Amino acid sequence: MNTRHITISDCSLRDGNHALKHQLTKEQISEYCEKADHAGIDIIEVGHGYGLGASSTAFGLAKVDDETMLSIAREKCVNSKLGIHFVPGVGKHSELEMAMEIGVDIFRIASHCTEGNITHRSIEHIKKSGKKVFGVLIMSHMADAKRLLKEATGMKSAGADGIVLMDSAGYSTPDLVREKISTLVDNLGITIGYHAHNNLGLAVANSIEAVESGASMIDATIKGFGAGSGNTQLEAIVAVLERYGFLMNTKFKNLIDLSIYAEQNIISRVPDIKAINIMTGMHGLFTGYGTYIQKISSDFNVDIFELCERLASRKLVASQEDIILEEANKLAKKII
Ligand SMILES: C[C@H](O)CC(=O)C(=O)O
Repeated sequence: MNTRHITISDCSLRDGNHALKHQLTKEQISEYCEKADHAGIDIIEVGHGYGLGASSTAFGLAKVDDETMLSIAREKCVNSKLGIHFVPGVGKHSELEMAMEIGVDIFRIASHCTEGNITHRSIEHIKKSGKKVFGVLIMSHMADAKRLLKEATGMKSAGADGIVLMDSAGYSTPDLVREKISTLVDNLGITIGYHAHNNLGLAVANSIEAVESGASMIDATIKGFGAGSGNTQLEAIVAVLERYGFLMNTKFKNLIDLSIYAEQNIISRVPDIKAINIMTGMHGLFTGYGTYIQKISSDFNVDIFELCERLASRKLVASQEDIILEEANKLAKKII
């Protein structure tokens, strides 16, 4: 019998916002938060898909501004903690201040997996304000366990209460998850979380592997609703963890209404795994790039698999759409 407690962090209203091109409405945020709170979800993350302060022509304009989204969610999160995702440089310090004033409980400060030092100032500041703060390493497949530990150690020294690894490309397999999560668990002595994407159909399996390797916080979304082929399905991970005997504040049976509500009122397209999602996953490309790569390969009339290979060799990270254009153009002109 497992006696470990697993914290469920529901990012349907943040990662799911990618799937809606950041067009979540006030009503959807309010209704979902109320139901998720009743269902016993520990943390409800809310905001633009790319995080606080990201609403822009570059990242996509959100329907509802950050302050309004967070204020609505704050009112409905009675027992659940309210969380935000923040990438320094995408969002500004003043936006963190605004989130603190509204009463956000959980601050997740993120960077590309090799650039953890850019998060330190924000982590230190939030920690001093007495809030819970996590360091988040995005695109974690692009660094080995030793490098992730170095970045995570820096975040811990800055004051992080925990570290979350994001498999932003849905590239990882359970063996990789095991090695990376257990390295962090064995060496850091703070909460370790895991955030999966389902490009290779492994999000639930990888999340289970993360828990078995010592992670105690799992990100999940209702019906797997998120960027690209989506995330770890909340209902499925809770059902499996329950069967394994892990302790959680929510139960599968509490999620049935939430799942039906989201399917009928929020989810425009239940995520599936298209060939393009597998292609970006195999090549370790940010899962949110799938639709864009498909469009550009068609606009330039180039082979999509070859384009993905070129992008992988450029070690593309998030927010580098210009390189997709550049490589498609070169491929069309047969420039190596
Ligand atoms: C900004 C990204 O959408 C964060 C995330 O969920 C991921 O990298 O995965």
